[in-house]
Amino acid sequence: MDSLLRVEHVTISYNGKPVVQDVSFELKQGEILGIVGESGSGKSTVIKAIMGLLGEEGLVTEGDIWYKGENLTSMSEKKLRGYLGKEIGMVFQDCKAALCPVRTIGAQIHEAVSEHEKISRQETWKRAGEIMKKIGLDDSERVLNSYPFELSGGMNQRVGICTAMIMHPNLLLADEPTSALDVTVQKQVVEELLLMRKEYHTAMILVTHNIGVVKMMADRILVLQNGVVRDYGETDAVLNHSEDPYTKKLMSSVLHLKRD
Ligand SMILES: Nc1ncnc2c1ncn2[C@@H]1O[C@H](COP(=O)(O)OP(=O)(O)OP(=O)(O)O)[C@@H](O)[C@H]1O
Repeated sequence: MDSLLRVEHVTISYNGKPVVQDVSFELKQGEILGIVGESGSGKSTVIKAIMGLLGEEGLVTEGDIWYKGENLTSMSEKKLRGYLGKEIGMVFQDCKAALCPVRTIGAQIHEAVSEHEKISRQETWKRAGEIMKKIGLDDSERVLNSYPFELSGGMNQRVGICTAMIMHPNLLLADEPTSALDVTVQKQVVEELLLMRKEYHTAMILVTHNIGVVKMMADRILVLQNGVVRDYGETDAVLNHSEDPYTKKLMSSVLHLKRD
């Protein structure tokens, strides 16, 4: 099977200073890659580069990012914007920040879906309601009629996850999607994401500090330290059999949190 996404020897700089160096990985349809590493190691930068959202200061200075055979690093902004949302979905660490404060959740979800398909408001609400129920937002009518400030942080986070899922993207880029959620809801979201992969063959890149989530979801893991790849391989190999001292320390630091 051809790869859906191929990141080849990518170096990314902010203001001319490299923060991610020579990163390579690939993702086939339906595969999940977990990117782990301590704070500031460049995890978010890698997924921002895929989305073309590095901002004024950021630039891919070396390498290529291929999505379905097209080079995202040289694609026009207009074309890339057409991909974002429908083909490439995103869930951010802080979904509330990505929501407009003065418009209802329902209006914003409907606008996002309408950009890519002809759909009635009723149909959007029905689809959103079904997803919301599955990720623990039981009163979807209230949520859809609310403004972001009327919901809790965790509820806004699930709204973001719902907005990304409703379009069944080919590729989902998720930056700490569950970190703001309590453990029970985390589990529901993880299960829903796995179901989405099963039903729609969605490929995913999951950036997280939560090794438990990576263990449950990822097929492969990429370990970053100060922008450099320390490890890249099958989940079990990286989690349990890595030779790399940094990877070993990162994986064992999680085990130390366990209660005796
Ligand atoms: N807009 C920016 N301008 C300048 N430097 C930046 C910018 N965004 C990120 N950086 C720097 O790039 C490096 C990598 O940051 P990044 O956010 O990718 O790390 P991360 O691994 O996702 O961290 P965390 O786990 O804390 O979210 C850091 O040194 C950070 O300070």
